[in-house]
Amino acid sequence: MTAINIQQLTKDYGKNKGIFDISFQIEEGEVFGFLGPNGAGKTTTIRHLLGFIKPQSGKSTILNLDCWNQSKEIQKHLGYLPAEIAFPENMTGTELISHAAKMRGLRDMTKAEQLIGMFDLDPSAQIKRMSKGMKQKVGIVCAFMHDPQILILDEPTTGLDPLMQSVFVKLIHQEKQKGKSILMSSHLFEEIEGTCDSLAMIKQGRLISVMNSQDFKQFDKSIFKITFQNFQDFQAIQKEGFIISEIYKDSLQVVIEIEDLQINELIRTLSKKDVTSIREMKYSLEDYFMNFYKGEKHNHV
Ligand SMILES: Nc1ncnc2c1ncn2[C@@H]1O[C@H](COP(=O)(O)OP(=O)(O)OP(=O)(O)O)[C@@H](O)[C@H]1O
Repeated sequence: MTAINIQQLTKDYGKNKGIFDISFQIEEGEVFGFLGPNGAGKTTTIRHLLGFIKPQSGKSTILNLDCWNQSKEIQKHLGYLPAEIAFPENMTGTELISHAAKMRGLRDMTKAEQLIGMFDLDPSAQIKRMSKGMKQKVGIVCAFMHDPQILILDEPTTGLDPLMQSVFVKLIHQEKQKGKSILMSSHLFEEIEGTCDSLAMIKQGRLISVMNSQDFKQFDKSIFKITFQNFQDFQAIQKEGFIISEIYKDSLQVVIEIEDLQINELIRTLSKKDVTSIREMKYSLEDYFMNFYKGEKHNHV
């Protein structure tokens, strides 16, 4: 079953701001990354899913329930972590977690306690005295503690240190194994590459790319920076039919992009030349993303 379905969703704030004709689906058990630069429309899309915004046109559903008309019913199955958490400051973390549990009618706090341990959180502090990362951890506990079927996480690792980011990635893998459907907006490409089955990229309110795990395989691509000992070999490599993305004449260096299957061909060719050094740079989703936003080539979709 489709867990989240967004169909031609549009909210025009004027001056080309808002979201326009957004469509994508997230299946049950799928982890879906939502990537885009600041102001691209990620939060606006997510706020529609939460039932906070009425669509101008198009619609979105979660578990076949309409996000605008049936948001109360959806809430029972949903965990939400907002990008900017506005907590009541005069509470401790423990009070807030208990309050959130009570609002949901949740009595079993086993999962909340597990999450507190996993993220090494001391929730007894006053929220107003908590660091950004601590508040984020409280938000994570509140989003996951009732074991929801659907999770919507807006920039979930904001404020978390690298160790805690890796704990978070572990949590996402655990939830995925349990069959949860997760929508996660992020700027952290490694996180998306390492956790998501599919992703959508949004720019200026419009989807520019939707990829599934098959498309991810295109990133089984490597980039090598090769330095030659002499000008002849440096010139000759440029005529061998490889994709050369950069040339540095002064240092006799070229940057070659190859599919992983071409590696033997490259080694054979280089074995006949005088090479000073070979340095591998993995072609990552980040390269793809940055190139896309710079409007450069590498459009693999
Ligand atoms: N209520 C509103 N009225 C007018 N414009 C709005 C409103 N809400 C959002 N916008 C504009 O819509 C665009 C999309 O904003 P949105 O917050 O969805 O982006 P985002 O991708 O979540 O960005 P960020 O990564 O910075 O959080 C922005 O230009 C924003 O200024």
